Amino acid sequence: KLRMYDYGDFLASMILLSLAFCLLLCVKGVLAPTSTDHGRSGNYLFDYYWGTELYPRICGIDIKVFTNCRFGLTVWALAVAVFALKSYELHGRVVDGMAVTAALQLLYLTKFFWWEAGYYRTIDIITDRAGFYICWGCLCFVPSFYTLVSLFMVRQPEPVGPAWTAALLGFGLASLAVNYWSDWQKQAARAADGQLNIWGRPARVIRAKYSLENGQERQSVLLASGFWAVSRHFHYIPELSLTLCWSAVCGTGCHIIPYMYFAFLSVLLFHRSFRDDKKCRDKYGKYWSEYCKLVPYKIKAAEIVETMYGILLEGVQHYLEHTYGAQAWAKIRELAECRHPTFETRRGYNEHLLMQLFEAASSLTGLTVDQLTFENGCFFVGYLAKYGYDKVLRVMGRHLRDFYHGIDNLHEHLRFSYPRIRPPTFIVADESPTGAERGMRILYKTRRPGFQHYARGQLYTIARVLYQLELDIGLVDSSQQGAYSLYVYELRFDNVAYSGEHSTAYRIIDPDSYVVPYRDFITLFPYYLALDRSLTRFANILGEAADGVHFGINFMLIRPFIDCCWMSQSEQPPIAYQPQFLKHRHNIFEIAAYNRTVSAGGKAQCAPPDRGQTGDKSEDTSLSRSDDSKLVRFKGQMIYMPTWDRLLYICSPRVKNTHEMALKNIYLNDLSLHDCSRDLTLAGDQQSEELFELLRQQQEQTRQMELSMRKLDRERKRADSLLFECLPKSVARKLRKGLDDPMTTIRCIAQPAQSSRLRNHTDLKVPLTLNQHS
Ligand SMILES: NC(=O)C1=CN([C@@H]2O[C@H](COP(=O)(O)OP(=O)(O)OC[C@H]3O[C@@H](n4cnc5c(N)ncnc54)[C@H](OP(=O)(O)O)[C@@H]3O)[C@@H](O)[C@H]2O)C=CC1
Ligand SMILES: CC(C)=CCC[C@@H](C)[C@H]1CC[C@H]2C3=CC=C4C[C@@H](O)CC[C@]4(C)[C@H]3CC[C@]12C
Repeated sequence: KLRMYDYGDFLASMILLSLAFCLLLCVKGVLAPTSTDHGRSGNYLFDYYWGTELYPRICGIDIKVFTNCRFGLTVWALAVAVFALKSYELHGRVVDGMAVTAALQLLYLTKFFWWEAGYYRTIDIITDRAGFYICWGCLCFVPSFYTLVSLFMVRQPEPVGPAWTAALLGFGLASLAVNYWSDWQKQAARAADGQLNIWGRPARVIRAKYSLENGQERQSVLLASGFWAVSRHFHYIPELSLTLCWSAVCGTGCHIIPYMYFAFLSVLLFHRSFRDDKKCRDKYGKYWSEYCKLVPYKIKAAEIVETMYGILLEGVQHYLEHTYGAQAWAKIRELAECRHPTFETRRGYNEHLLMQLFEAASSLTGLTVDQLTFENGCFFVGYLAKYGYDKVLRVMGRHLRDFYHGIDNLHEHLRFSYPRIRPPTFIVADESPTGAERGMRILYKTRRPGFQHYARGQLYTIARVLYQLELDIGLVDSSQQGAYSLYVYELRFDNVAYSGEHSTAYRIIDPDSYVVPYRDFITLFPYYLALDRSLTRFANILGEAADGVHFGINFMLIRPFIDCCWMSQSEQPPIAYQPQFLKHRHNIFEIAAYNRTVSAGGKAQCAPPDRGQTGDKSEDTSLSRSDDSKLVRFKGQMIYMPTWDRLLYICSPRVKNTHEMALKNIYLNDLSLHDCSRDLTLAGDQQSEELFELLRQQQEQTRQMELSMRKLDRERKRADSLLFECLPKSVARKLRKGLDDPMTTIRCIAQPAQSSRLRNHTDLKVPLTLNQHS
C-alpha cells in the first residue's frame, strides 16, 4: 500500500516543522545574518511573515534555493507520481485524465529544473525575504495545494475520452512550449547582449542602466521583441492555460477543488505582474517607462500591429511591377502572403508587410533586400510626382543642404494629408563645404528598423534629380537607441552653400538698436518660452527669471526625437550624434505641456505657471501625464538669442479644430494674427466636416457593395447546385468552368440517354445562362 497517499501525517508534521523553521530564520536574520541584506521592520508579525533576511544560508546551504526549488518542487513531483500510482493501485489502471495531468505536471517541473538558473532572477529570489510567505509556502503550501488536482483524480475512475485527452494534452504541451519559449527568449537576449534575431528579425532591446546600492552603474538588456513585445508578462498566459489543461481533466462536474489552484494562480500572477512592474520601475526608472511605452500591456496579449500608410506600399508595388512585370508582382504577393491586390493610399497596413514583400522579391530576383530597398527608395522619389508632391520637393530649398535640413519640416506638412504619419528624423551633422571631407553626415533616426537603404536611395535621388548632383552616399554606422534605430550616412558632394555654422545660424542683433518692448513682443508672440543653458530655468524675454524646474518636468518634447539638452560643443564627441536643442534650430519643434494652466486664461504664455503664485496644485495633479486629450501641444521654432544666451521657442498651439480648442481651453484670439494657425484650425473644421460626410458616404457604398457581393455569391451557389443537379457531373463541371462551347454542351445534353433527370427538368435555360455569368 502506498503510504504517502495518506498525506495527512506528512503535512501536519511539515506544517509544524515549517512554522518552527520560519521562526528560526526570523531570529537568525536578526542575530546572525549571512548577508548584508537583512533587518527588522519593527513589527514582529510582519517580520515573521516576510522574513528578516534576503539570502540566508545555514551550514552552507542556500535556504531559498532549498525551499523554493529543491524541496517544494521535488515533493510536488513526487506527490504527482505517487497519486498516479495510487490510482493504479485502486482501479487497476491509470485513467487517461490522471495520465494527462501527471504528464503535464511532471513535464512542467522538468522544464523548471532545466530553466532553474532563470528562476534565480525572479522576485521570489531577488526581492522576497526568507520568511513565512516564501518558506512556509514552498515547504507546505506547494506540496499540498499545488498537488490538489492529482489528489482529486485518485478517486476518479472515469476516463475523459480520447478526444478530450488529445485536446488537453495537445493544448497543454503547446502552452508549456510557449511558456518555456518566452522565458527562453528573455534569457537568450540577455546572454547575447541583445545581439540576436527573434522571430527572424533583429531583436529590439532597451539597454537599461541602473545603479547598485554602492553607486556602481550596471546595465541590463530589456527585450521588446517576440513574446516580450506582445505584453510585459505574456508568459503568464501559457502558464495559466497549461494549468487549466491539467485541471480540466477532472471535468466540469461542479467540482471546485481541482480548479482551486488555477484560481489561486490567476490571482497570484495578476498581483505579481504589478509587483514585478514596480520592482523594475524602481530599478530602471526612465528605461522601464521607455519599455512600457513600447510594450504597453501588462499581461493581456493585444494585437499591436504597427501600421503604415498605403502610399509606401503602393510605391513598392509600382516599383516591382514596373521593374519585374505584373506576373512577378503577383508571385511576390503570393510569396509574401499579401492578401491585398492593391493598396489604398491613405489606409493603414501592417508595417511588416513592406519588408515581407521585399524579402519575397529578394528570393525571386536574387537581389538582396538592401539592394531592393535602395532601388525602391530611388524609385519612390519619382513616384511621388503622381500625387503632386514633386512640386513641394522642388521648392524645399535652394541648395541640397537646405533640402536635407528641411526634411523633418516636410514630414510635418504631410501631417495634413496623413495625420497618423510617424515620420523619422533626419539630423544634419558635420557639414563642411570644401576639401576632402566636403559634404555632410546625416543621422537618420527611425522607429522602423530596416529602412536604412530605402532612405539612402531617397537621399541619393533627391540630389541627382532635383539638384543635378552626383552624390557619393554611404551608410557608415548603425545602432539601436531604445525604440529607435539610428543610421549615419556620409554624403560627399560639393556643399558650396555651406559657409560655416555661425554665419547663417546666429543672427547677431545689436541689443541697443533692436530692443522690442515686452508688451509688443507678447502681442506678436503670445506663446513663447525662453530656455537657459541648463534648461531648468525659464525666463520671459525681459529677462525676469522665473525659477522653474527642468524643461522635461512640465513639457514633453514630441519632435524632433532628441534629448532634452542644450548643445555644448566641448562636451560632445567629435561627431555629435547626440542630438540637442541647439543643433535643431532648423526643425519644427513640437512640445506638449503637461499642465493645463499653461494655456488657460486668455493670452497665456507657454512658460510654466509659477507654482508659488497660482498656489493651485490641484490643477497640476488633476491632469495626468498620460491624459493626452488634455495635453496642449505646441508647434514652433527654436531660435538662439546670443545676446541673452537663451534659446527662444516661439510657437503656436497645435489644435486640429474648434472642438479641440474648446476642449483645451484655447480661444481664437489667443492665436497670433500673423501666423496661419487660426486659418488652419478653421480650415480643419470645414475639412473634417466634408471629409466626414465623404467618409460616411463611402462607408455606406462599401456596405451596399458588400451586401450585393454576398447576394451574388449566394445566387452563384444556388445556380451551381442547380447546374449539378440537372446535368451529368462532367458536363456541369465543363459548363461551370466555361471550358466548352455552349452549343456542344447543348447538343450533348439534348441526347435523351445522357440524363434521365434532365427530361423532367423544364428550366434548361437556367444553367446555360448562368454559365455565361460564371
Ligand atoms: N506556478 C507558479 O506558482 C508560478 C509560476 N511562475 C512562472 O515562473 C516563470 C518566471 O516568472 P516570474 O517569476 O514572474 O518572472 P519573469 O520571468 O517575468 O521575470 C521577471 C524579471 O525579468 C526581468 N525582465 C522583465 N522584463 C524583461 C524584459 N522585457 N527583458 C528582459 N528582462 C526582463 C526583470 O528582472 P531584472 O531585474 O533581471 O531585469 C523582472 O523582474 C514564468 O514562467 C512564470 O509563468 C511565476 C509565478 C508563479
Ligand atoms: C499563500 C502563500 C503562502 C503563497 C505562497 C507563495 C509561494 C509559495 C509561491 C509564490 C510564487 C511561487 C512560484 C513562483 C515561480 C515558480 C516557477 C515555476 O516554474 C515553478 C513554481 C514556482 C517556483 C512557484 C513556487 C511557489 C511560489 C514561490
